[in-house]
Amino acid sequence: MESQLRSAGAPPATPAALSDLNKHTHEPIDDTMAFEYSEQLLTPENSRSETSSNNENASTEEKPTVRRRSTRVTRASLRGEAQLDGDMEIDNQGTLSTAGESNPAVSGETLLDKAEGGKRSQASHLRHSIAVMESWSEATLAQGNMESEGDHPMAPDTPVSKSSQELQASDMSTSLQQRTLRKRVERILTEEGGNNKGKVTVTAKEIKSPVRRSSRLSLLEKASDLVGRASSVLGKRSRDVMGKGKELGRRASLRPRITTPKEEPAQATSEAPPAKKRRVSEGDLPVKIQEIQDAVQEAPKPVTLSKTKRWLAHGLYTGQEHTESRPLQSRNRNAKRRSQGPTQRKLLPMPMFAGDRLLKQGRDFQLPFDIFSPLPSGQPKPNEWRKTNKNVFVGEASSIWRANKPLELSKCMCAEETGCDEECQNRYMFYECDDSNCGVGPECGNRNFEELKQRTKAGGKYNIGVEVIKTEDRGYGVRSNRTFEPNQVIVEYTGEIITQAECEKRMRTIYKNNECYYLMYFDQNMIIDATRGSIARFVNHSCEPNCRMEKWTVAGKPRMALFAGDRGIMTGEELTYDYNFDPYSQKNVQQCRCGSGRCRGILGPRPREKEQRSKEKELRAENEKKSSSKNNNKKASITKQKVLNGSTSRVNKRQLLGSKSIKSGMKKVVSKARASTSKATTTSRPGSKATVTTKTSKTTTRKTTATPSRRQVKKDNTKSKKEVKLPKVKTTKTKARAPACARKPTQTTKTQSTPSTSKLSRPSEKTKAKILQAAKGTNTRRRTVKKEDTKPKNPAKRTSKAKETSPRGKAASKAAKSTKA
Ligand SMILES: C[S@@+](CC[C@H](N)C(=O)[O-])C[C@H]1O[C@@H](n2cnc3c(N)ncnc32)[C@H](O)[C@@H]1O
Repeated sequence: MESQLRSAGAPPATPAALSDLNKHTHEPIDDTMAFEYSEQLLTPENSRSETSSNNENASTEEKPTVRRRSTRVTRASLRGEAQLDGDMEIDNQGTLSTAGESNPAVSGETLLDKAEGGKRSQASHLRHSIAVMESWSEATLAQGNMESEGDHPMAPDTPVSKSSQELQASDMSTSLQQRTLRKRVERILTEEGGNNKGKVTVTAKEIKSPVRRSSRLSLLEKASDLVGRASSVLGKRSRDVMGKGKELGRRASLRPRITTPKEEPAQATSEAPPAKKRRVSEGDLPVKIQEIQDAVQEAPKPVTLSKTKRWLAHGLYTGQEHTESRPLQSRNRNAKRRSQGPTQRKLLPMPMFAGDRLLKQGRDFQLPFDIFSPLPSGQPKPNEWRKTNKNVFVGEASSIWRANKPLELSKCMCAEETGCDEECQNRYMFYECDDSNCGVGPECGNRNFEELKQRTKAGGKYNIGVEVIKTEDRGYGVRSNRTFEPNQVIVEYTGEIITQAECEKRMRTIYKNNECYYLMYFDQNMIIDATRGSIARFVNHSCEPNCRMEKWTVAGKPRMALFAGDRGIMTGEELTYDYNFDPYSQKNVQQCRCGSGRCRGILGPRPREKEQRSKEKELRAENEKKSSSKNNNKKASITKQKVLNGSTSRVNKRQLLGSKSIKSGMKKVVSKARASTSKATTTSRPGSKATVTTKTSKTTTRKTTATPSRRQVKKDNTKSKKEVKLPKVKTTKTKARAPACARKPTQTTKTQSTPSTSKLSRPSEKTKAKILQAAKGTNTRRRTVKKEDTKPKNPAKRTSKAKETSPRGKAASKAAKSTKA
């Protein structure tokens, strides 16, 4: 309607109206115009080509109405034009003749030829301008199309398919712009035609004026403006097509923006305005990625400078020099400083930089106490270790043990007030107290295995307290992961209890090729084989040990356990005890690698002890012969010998003593103790370490006595030593008993101060009373023996001279002589 009214009432074409062309072209193009450009002039072919494959249905549905409307508008506008001029051709579709599209120059001529004579001058101008304009626009657009083919920067940006994009790029750019220009020109002509209807003469004269040339130029300018306008109306894509030649340069200039982020703003402001953001299409991505990669490669790596702390320029600590070294405290250094000249605030150095210094330099520290510290996981584990935490009697061992089962238990005589302290008789005899033999109750201090049981029951690494380690040169070992008090029980030595015969059999067969043996004399000529046993089997030997192995009788059964030495055990210490290894053969001699200062060099007794041991062996052999001749009962003689040399159980000892008088029994056992004590004094060293040495020597003494008994058994078995490779039996059997010997001298110190009523001095009246009381009881002999035997409780306190001169030492030597006799 708007176009109809405008065409109907259009004024005739006048120069003034022509001059208004510029005004018209610069008018903002409203929606109606835009509609006209985009929809009105489209042919069915073009409209079809513009629709994408995606919205084809939608576009086909809308086409009829749009076409009808555009037809109506065009017809209305052309009707008014036809009324005026009758020179405009209208095709069947109502659109302008396509001749103009195919040949713009021809169409312009056609239009101008049909114009009236009054309008000829103006038409000629127009003809020229249109021809120039169209040829120029076509050339420009053709160039743009040529360039846009293949790499249209915005082509993949649209959601339209590729084919439709190409068509849009070509068709829209050409047809729309041409038609838009023509439409504008036609409209201007229409308007001018209307205005000039009554003023043809005037306008013709004016047109013939010299202004003609300038008007042509102005028309060219206007045409170029129109082209620019049209391109702005056509949209982004067309603008890109048209201005690609220019844009390429500008896009290239955008690249450095990524590479130099810091300098970019300055360059951007100086060279070109910031480019409008546009969507990144898929086609652009590879190019963009490549650009970014290039930029990253080209971009200089940022230099990371460590931030230096800036100290305050005001306040309490102002003026101090920042130094990472500790403040100079000594006088000399201060004097040196003073000599260097006046500095700032040297009088009272403030702890301004102390924290900084501490953070940078660090500080070593040590925990003030030893704490529970188990090894981290992933330690090497022994492969062939079958674990058992209880003694298992194998074969005849159980029947033998049952036959020799003690008929009576050691009755503890300790009072509740004192508890079972060091003077407890059961303790002396290595009998553990329990509710059946001790009435002290929880205050009893002689329940080591019970304590161990409770600890094991509670479980956990702390309660167990030991763990296997891999040593450098001694295979596996055992270390503590907590502290142990002096003489505290650590771990029980358990395994299979076997007879001698079984042991030798295993040595010939199963352990034939073994390098390590876990055999130890146990009790009643039986051996404990810890090949299948507890963790204690991994405890290594040391000539200067921190633990000792002891055999105790618990509820009538012998048990062995590792106890802490007199120094106690610290966290992380490797546990060791003295094997007192008796190799029996030079083949079995092993080099000791304990690393202690008093290392004997081999896993065996000291040379001097060895000599003593050999002498004792000879003596014992003589005694055996004598006793065997006197006593036809061989078994009885062997048992007696066992008791005398201390290698058998206390049960047998009691049995033997029971057959004789108490006094004679006491004499024999005590004489042995004295003899060992005298030996110990010869090897003891002054100082606290002497305790360990004395114990060791005593252990050795007992050990030597144990050897013949084993040999005796072998004789009984009629097997020679050469035939059977004897195990590297740890004579810890005797060693286990060594602490018993070691405790005896401790009492000696006490007895020395008290007057002795017999050959053996006694620690106190209390002990004396106990012994007398015990002599009346059922286990009189044992207790008496124990009392006699446990007197030298703390040999370390005694000097060798005192031992030699003491009445106890004399008695011991006499007893030894009598024993030998
Ligand atoms: C009862 S095992 C001890 C555990 C053994 N280290 C292991 O890996 O199974 C005894 C053997 O350990 C070795 N051994 C123990 N203490 C030693 C020491 N001080 N020097 C050298 N070897 C030692 C010897 O081979 C010995 O026969």
